[in-house]
Amino acid sequence: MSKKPVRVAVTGAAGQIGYALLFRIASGEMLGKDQPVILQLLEIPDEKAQNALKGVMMELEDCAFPLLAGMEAHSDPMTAFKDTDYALLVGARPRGPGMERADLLAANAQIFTAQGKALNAVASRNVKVLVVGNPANTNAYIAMKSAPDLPAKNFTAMLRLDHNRAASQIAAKTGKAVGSIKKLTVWGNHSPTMYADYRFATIDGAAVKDLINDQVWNKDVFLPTVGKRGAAIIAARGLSSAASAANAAIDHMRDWALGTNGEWVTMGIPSAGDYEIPEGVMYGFPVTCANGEYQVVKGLEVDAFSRECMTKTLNELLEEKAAIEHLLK
Ligand SMILES: NC(=O)C1=CN([C@@H]2O[C@H](COP(=O)(O)OP(=O)(O)OC[C@H]3O[C@@H](n4cnc5c(N)ncnc54)[C@H](O)[C@@H]3O)[C@@H](O)[C@H]2O)C=CC1
Ligand SMILES: O=C([O-])CC(=O)C(=O)O
Repeated sequence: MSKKPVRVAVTGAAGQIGYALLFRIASGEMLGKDQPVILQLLEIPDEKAQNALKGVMMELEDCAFPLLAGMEAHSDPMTAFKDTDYALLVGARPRGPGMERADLLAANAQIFTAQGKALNAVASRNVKVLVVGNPANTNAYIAMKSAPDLPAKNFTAMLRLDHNRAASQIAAKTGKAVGSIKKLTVWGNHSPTMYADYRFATIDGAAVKDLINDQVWNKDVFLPTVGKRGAAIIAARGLSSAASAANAAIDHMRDWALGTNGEWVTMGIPSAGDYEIPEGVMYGFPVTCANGEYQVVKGLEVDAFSRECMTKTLNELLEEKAAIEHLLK
């Protein structure tokens, strides 16, 4: 018997990432080739954006995806999130000319407060939320805090692009296949302060840190390359990463929903206090997923260099949190 369709809400659906994301969700790459989906698409109430969304929906129709059981266009999160099982919050306010970081945080705080409240009011009680729109960790924190009737653990931020970038850099450095890299993680904020950590990583059973054996490369090449990859792509493309971001969003949701078979992935999740990260901070951790739940990988050693890196990215998150806390009252 065929499965009952699930509802997937996507915000910023007419944007760059939306265009690289929706077709893959509708083709079953996110939730499985046997799982029908209903897409509930949200764009701003602006004629140009709504028209662009219509165009994307026409193209989705023209793909004749067998798993696409329905599709709706919305301009209000209260209708877009109705009964939704999955919510990918991609739409966010980009940084404009002369805008300071604090202005960006405040503009996005408004969006994610309203969207968190709407999820709280109308989404499925088991909704799985992934925030992609930047600053992703703090936006996810705001949405979570604005949805007190939903479990906090249902709110996550996207660190998977950083994870995938780190894996590719390690594959290039070692000459090994990217798919053979296990036990990699990225701690902290989706920003240049993130700490990509291959101390526990293995390739075909061998320790990556022994294969590389170069702490200078780690500190002076690997970490800055992964941390500044978003900016490097903007410099090269004139636009921020989109297909790779959509791909990471698919990876994140697929693994959360369908499981990782014991393998580690990185998710930004509200800290439960592990690794001395204060409770509630939306922080990248190594996790495994099974039965629709994630579990933090426990008991990893934190050496002095790692603690320094983990604290630096934590402090940035605490600063972002302090800058928006008054807006959550
Ligand atoms: N976490 C991550 O790893 C990554 C995050 N990003 C972030 O993802 C976000 C989206 O990127 P793009 O698709 O390239 O941007 P884009 O500008 O092409 O599209 C964003 C879309 O969101 C819509 N939007 C804005 N506010 C909205 C709201 N309140 N409700 C619904 N829709 C809204 C806009 O109308 C626009 O169509 C940006 O914040 C970007 O910085 C991008 C790459 C990686
Ligand atoms: O850097 C940006 O603006 C987009 C982004 O988050 C990334 O590519 O990691």
